[in-house]
Amino acid sequence: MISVDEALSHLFALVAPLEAEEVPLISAHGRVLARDVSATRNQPPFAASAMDGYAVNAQAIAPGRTFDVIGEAAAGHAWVGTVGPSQAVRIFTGAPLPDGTDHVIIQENVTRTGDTITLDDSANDTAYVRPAGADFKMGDVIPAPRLLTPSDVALLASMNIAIVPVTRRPTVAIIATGDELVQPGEAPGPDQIIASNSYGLAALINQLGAVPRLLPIARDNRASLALAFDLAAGADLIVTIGGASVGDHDLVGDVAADKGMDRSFYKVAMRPGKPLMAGRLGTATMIGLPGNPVSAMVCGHVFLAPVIRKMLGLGAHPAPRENHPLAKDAPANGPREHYMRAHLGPEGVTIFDRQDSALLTVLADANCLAVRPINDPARPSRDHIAIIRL
Ligand SMILES: Nc1nc2c(c(=O)[nH]1)N[C@H]1C(S)=C(S)[C@@H](COP(=O)(O)OP(=O)(O)OC[C@H]3O[C@@H](n4cnc5c(N)ncnc54)[C@H](O)[C@@H]3O)O[C@H]1N2
Ligand code: MOO
Repeated sequence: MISVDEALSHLFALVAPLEAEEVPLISAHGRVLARDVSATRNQPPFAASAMDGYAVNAQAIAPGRTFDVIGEAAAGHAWVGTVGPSQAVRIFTGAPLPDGTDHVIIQENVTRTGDTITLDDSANDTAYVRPAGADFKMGDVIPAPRLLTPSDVALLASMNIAIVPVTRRPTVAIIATGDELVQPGEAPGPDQIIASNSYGLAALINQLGAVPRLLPIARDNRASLALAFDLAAGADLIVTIGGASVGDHDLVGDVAADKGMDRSFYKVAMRPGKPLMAGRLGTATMIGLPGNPVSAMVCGHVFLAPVIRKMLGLGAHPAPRENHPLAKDAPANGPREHYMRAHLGPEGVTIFDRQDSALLTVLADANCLAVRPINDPARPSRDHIAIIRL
């Protein structure tokens, strides 16, 4: 059996970043910027007032001074002309500063009588002027790759970048396998259960910025599995669930081989997730996940997520880990790296007692996976432990 790190390197070798495509700005959130983009203008494009008040020349300011108000500048309506030393222009937030002015006295600090203002003793020292290009200048770059946040979308808009180059979202075909499975909402027979992890994985895939394609459940026979692989044609990634172990009905590896899968590895020294397989199938990468619901989801976080991030152009990195103190003693670990459902709170990491890989309730209560290295000894509370956030 290979280690988790080795399995990840094999998986990274199977995938490459996808090509770029262009999307309208409104669809750019959550996408990965594929190329550097640069601002097509300065922002603000002119020195702008940051307050409502009166634009004057700073040299002329003194307590009790009076100024003639000779015009008005509002956002979108510049006052054109030159302001003299004893003159002022009524100005509003966002308006261009008229020539001859470099300071805005806020309206709270003046007394206005007709078209004359008189400065109070407290006339502000702060200029309340946003210099041209204070936010960004023409040619300033947003470097790729970058997972675009709502703030990035606002910045791109401000830079007047209406069409954004992003990495194409990978399509991920999901094949649940098993005679015992029915879809959520259907009526299961007495020996059947509901397909669950296909839906959990679809949600995870969506969250990662890829496009899940949920295929019909494949039954535990070669013809049905072969048909499912055919239906997956065109996907960038094919993810099967179940049928990966050593039982008589575990046919995924065989049928994938019949379909020409070039296997890269099978079985990883981890818990849960041991019977993981992966390889190249035509133009797609195939990842065969174990069927136990928690095993499939854990492999989703540990393997599928980093693979999808690499395809999106975000680099080849394992799921990020953090170190936190244990809130409770942890038992010794065995010969496989153990990803244990746990809860990280203000008091530290509490590893749950029940770790059977069929228990989705325990997974749903977890907000992290505590990672126990191979043969890690028992750990007392307050020892630090690595976690992966869920
Ligand atoms: N003799 C051995 N038996 C098993 C071994 C082993 O090493 N030797 N490994 C065990 C481990 S570890 C795992 S994990 C499972 C994985 O087996 P499969 O990948 O072949 O999964 P299945 O047998 O098809 O299913 C296991 C379990 O999960 C349920 N299941 C499957 N798909 C779904 C789904 N989409 N949604 C919800 N539940 C699903 C299925 O009904 C089974 O209960 O093998 C152990 N056995
Ligand atoms: O590896 Mo299985 O995935 O332990 O439940």
